[in-house]
Amino acid sequence: MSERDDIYQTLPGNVSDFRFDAAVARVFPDMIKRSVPGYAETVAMSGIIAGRYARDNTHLYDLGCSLGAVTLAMRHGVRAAGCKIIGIDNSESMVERASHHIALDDSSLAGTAVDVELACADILSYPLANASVTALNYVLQFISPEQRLALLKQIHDATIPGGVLILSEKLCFGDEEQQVQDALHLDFKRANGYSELEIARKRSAIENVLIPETEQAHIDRLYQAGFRQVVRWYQCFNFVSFLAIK
Ligand SMILES: Nc1ncnc2c1ncn2[C@@H]1O[C@H](C[S@+](CC[C@H]([NH3+])C(=O)[O-])CC(=O)[O-])[C@@H](O)[C@H]1O
Ligand SMILES: O=C(O)C(=O)Cc1ccccc1
Repeated sequence: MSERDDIYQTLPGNVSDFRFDAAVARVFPDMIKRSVPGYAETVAMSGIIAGRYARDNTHLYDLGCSLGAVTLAMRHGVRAAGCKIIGIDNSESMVERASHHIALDDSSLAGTAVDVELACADILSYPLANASVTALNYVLQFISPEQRLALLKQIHDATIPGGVLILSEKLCFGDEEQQVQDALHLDFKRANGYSELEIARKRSAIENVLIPETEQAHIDRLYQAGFRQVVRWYQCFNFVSFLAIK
């Protein structure tokens, strides 16, 4: 089991910009479960989606894989033959820990396991090809807005006809809905044991790092990248997940 996220309890003085460093990697499963409403569902359903959309002899990509939760869900959901899942993250601490999770899974699945490869790399420059399913599970929000369309185009171009992108993101809204969604998200964090101080510090740490956009901005960009159909399959408060189909 992962350790409890107490990063913003114990941090002294000024809060610096959020980074996916060793301290975050250590507590990551606890942090994301207590911070992102619907996280467990989007991970579990990526396995179901992979089951439907993965094709024989193709790649599945988990871009910004962190500890490999989506990689493993997809591995357990894939029914097609000869697939390879490639998990990519540019945080060394994340990839190192992910490799342990994959190794544990390897030993429980033995010979039946779908191949998994991990890479410590920037997803903006990683060559993608022959993709039937790609996941960007709460990752695009950390990419600078000017680079988002180019990344989605690369994913689209690397995807086979009928293949999909799973895109999960934090949303922002017009003023009135923003107030409602913010209040509910705050309540979610409080209910999960975060103090007002921890919530305030985390908010300031992610302010310039996690840049949410509106649902419409995401839908428009997915079509602009070339996807022919976009389905919003899940939303919990201010976190959403789309399925974009080529
Ligand atoms: N340019 C980049 N290149 C590679 N990785 C990156 C980049 N930018 C950020 N990351 C990586 O994207 C991940 C975002 S967390 C994803 C959760 C996971 N998908 C999950 O389903 O458990 C989401 C969150 O913490 O809210 C981190 O591991 C970063 O190192
Ligand atoms: O949006 C928030 O308030 C978060 O805390 C999201 C988050 C979750 C995990 C790492 C960084 C940001």
